[in-house]
Amino acid sequence: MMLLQVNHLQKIFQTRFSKEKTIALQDVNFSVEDGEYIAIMGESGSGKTTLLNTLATLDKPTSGSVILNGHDVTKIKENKLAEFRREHLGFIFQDFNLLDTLSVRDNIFLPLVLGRQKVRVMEQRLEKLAPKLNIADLLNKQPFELSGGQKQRVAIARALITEPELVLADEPTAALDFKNSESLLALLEGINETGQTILMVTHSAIAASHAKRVLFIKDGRIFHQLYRAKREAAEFMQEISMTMTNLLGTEVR
Ligand SMILES: Nc1ncnc2c1ncn2[C@@H]1O[C@H](COP(=O)(O)OP(=O)(O)OP(=O)(O)O)[C@@H](O)[C@H]1O
Repeated sequence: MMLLQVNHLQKIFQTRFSKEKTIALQDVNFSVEDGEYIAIMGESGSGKTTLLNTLATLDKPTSGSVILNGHDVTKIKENKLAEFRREHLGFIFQDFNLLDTLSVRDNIFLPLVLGRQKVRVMEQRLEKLAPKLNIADLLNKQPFELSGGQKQRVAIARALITEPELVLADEPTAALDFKNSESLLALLEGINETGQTILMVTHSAIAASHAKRVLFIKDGRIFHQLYRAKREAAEFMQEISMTMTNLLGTEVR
């Protein structure tokens, strides 16, 4: 089933007082099947964040459409956007975005509380998620008591607890060391294997190599894609790095 279709997406930034325009997205086209794990790669300034923000309905495109499950999310009214995001999308950010005044449990429950979900339902879902994410012992702690890796696993629980159609991740390993990055990437891969569709933006070839398909963006256009097929992440990473070097003319981290 087709979950997401991005058609002729264009985003032009223009400041109010200057005539200068920046074309952040020129003409972006791609689609995502239900159950895919997509990484979007590109160098700094290529339009990755702008694309992610548009898919997340945090920003409106200049033109084009983003069809999620048959509905154009770019047409959703301002006062319905928060509810739409809560019900259909999960977010994982590079800096975790946990609220320090709430316990880990309440951070995870937050999107469900806002959606007025029953306590029983919330607890049942958390009971299933917590052991998978290895956070069962952390639920009564405050975020500032956790390590970076633990914080990101809590953030993943918060993203998954609403059972979203699509999880959007923005450089989820950027603030983690190598070991924690590797285990987080393995975890995301496992979550995808259970059927969760994930779209991740990154400029790390290592992170991208854990996805099933990598889209390369340059100057606001998708210009190339690679499929992982049955390969190990390490082998796929070689091809991603080579693609970045050859086609973008940049060295990657
Ligand atoms: N709010 C804004 N106003 C004006 N220009 C912007 C705005 N946001 C982004 N841009 C410009 O749009 C282009 C794409 O930026 P974007 O942040 O999407 O790139 P990126 O690929 O995410 O880069 P990075 O990897 O450095 O985060 C850049 O030229 C940027 O300067």
